[in-house]
Amino acid sequence: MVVGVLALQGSFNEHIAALKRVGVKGVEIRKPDQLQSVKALIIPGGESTTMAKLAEYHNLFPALRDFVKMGKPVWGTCAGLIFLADKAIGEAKIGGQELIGGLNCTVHRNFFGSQIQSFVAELSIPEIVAKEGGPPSFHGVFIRAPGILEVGPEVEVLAEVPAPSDQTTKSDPADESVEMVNETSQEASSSTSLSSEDLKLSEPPKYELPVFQQ
Ligand SMILES: NC(=O)CC[C@H](N)C(=O)O
Repeated sequence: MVVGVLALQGSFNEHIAALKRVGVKGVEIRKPDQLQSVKALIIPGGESTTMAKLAEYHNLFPALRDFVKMGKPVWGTCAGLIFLADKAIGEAKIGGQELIGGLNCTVHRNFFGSQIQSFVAELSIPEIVAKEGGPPSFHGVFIRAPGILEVGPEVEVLAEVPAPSDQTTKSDPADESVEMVNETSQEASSSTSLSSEDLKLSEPPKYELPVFQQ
């Protein structure tokens, strides 16, 4: 099986390398017709406003929306998750940024704060361990990560983690948690307020410059 990886911006190389490690061929997707040759799609982490601008520039939104509507498997990591959400808040672009949609949830783009508040955390995802084995906890990396504030009834939540105690963007301050959905490769969460001390990344994230091939 060949899996497409949206390669406009962000960590697409890392996702292709991760696929290779499990014996799956990943191909870079930059043009609408390239989506026809793949059975599944990964939308990587990066910066969703930039990604949306590039997707618009390359006229990718209609083909991406069709792909999702056809029910083909789509994985969104971080900015990719934002892209797949039906609704995003905290958008950088006035009037909101364009989304693919299809995942019935509301995300806050930078729920956990700025880049310096990025962090790693161990996540327990029992359903995945039960199905696939592997270590009991998942090493999650949150880089200027979004939070999922609300999900629709058809969305299965795999892991839920406490939100930072000083988080003020949630609609119900009594609700101390934020749900994490569909972010199995790179994302996780933490519990208390975060400082630069919490930044325990062993190496800096690698971001690629966009490549334009017309
Ligand atoms: N690591 C990430 O993908 C960060 C996403 C970023 N918060 C955004 O708005 O796109």
